[in-house]
Amino acid sequence: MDYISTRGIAPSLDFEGVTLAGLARDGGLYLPRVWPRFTADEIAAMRGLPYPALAARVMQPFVGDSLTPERLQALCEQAYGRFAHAAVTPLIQLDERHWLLELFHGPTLAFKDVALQLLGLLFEEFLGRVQGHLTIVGATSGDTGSAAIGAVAGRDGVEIFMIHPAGRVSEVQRRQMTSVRAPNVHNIAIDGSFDDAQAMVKRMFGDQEMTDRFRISAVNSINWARLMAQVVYYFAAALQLGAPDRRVAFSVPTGNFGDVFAGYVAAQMGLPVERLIVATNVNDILHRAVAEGDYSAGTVTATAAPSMDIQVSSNFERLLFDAGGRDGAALAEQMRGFESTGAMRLTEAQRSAIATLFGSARAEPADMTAAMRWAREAAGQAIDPHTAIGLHAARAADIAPHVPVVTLATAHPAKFPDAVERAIGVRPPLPTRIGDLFAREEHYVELPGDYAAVSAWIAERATPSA
Ligand SMILES: Cc1ncc(COP(=O)(O)O)c(C=O)c1O
Ligand SMILES: N[C@@H](CCOP(=O)(O)O)C(=O)O
Repeated sequence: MDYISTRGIAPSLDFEGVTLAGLARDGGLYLPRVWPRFTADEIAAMRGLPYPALAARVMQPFVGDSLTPERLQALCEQAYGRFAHAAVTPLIQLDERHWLLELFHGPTLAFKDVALQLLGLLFEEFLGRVQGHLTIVGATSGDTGSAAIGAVAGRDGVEIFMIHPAGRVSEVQRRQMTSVRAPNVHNIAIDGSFDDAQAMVKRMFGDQEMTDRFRISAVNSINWARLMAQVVYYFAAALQLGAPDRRVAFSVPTGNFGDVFAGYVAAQMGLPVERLIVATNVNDILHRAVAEGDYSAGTVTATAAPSMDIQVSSNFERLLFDAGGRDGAALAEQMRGFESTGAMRLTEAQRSAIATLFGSARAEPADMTAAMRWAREAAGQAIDPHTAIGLHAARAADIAPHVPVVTLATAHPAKFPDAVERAIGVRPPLPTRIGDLFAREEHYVELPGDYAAVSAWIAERATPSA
């Protein structure tokens, strides 16, 4: 499979190349030159496959010659063997039409593990071939950080610098990142928001002083391999609910637009997706973009769903590129406008293409609390604040009654114990495998929200590529 950049200038790469590159050199994001497509019979033949085998089947067209089918399946078995539930991403029924897709049974209790457990193995596999040292630079609003650190801590040939906004992640999230003791793990707390952290990461890919010395890569969903692995659970859920003979809708708590874009990819591959509902909190740029064509970033507001406190959503660029007819030059111009003014109008072509599949909703804090209470009272489920935002949007959506609606449960409620307790009066306990989290020592540095300070700190500690 051949990958192209959304901004049309960077050279095309194969799967191994995009996995190691992370962001394209022209500042764009890689995506497949064409969407691979399964027939209905091919999708029907996936029914009943164990998760690792399904993952290998769904991802093989994207991986192409970079891995043999046997090797890909072996890596999937290794990655998903570390999950605490045999189904990997179990589907839970809430009432006659609403379902929860639990994506938090991985080692760090959030959906990021589904992709990052595999990405850690892919880095190891591909680095073995190119004989280099990889410097991963990432930004996190809470969950990517620990999942990425968990995937690469202690591995040879790779180191990770993870930047989070100081004071804007939950204490459990912070401790999960900062209590990992490994020489290749570095945590940086900056004075700023997730958007500031993400902007620094993207800037580093274009900073020649850094890229000349270090082989920089990404673990955020700007890295195509992250999204690819997230496509699989849309297939897993839809197959259980009757696909390809039945259409299924998904409601996705959304921040950086990676998770819901993976659902879009599943639809392009032939999965019968009725609707993708983009659920946001009050940081609602994506809701405004889908509903009104207005993509303009406001100030980030801190909420009880901190992982979605994002106003610049990296992967939206991939959708704009695809929905706008894949014109790299036009998209680059549109993104330059957004980067200089912080605002952008979607074109009519983009808006109408997006409207065929996407809906959206913004949840106020009271909506989130009400959804947490409903899940508790109607189905006995304690859900986390992010999932609650998705569930609120799912229940509010105007979707034909015969279509099942799956809300993606993106984090374990124990990652946000204060918010859960405030809403339902029950404090979810940490699973025993991380029960000693509050006894562990933390290690992180606090830096100003300033690119020069952060890049200099990283440059002093990173390992040159050759
Ligand atoms: C728990 C949780 N829910 C939802 C999201 C939003 O997902 P995405 O950034 O893929 O839109 C995140 C962060 O990515 C998260 O950590
Ligand atoms: N919510 C995320 C933000 C980064 O998103 P990513 O999917 O691009 O890694 C987080 O928890 O860090």
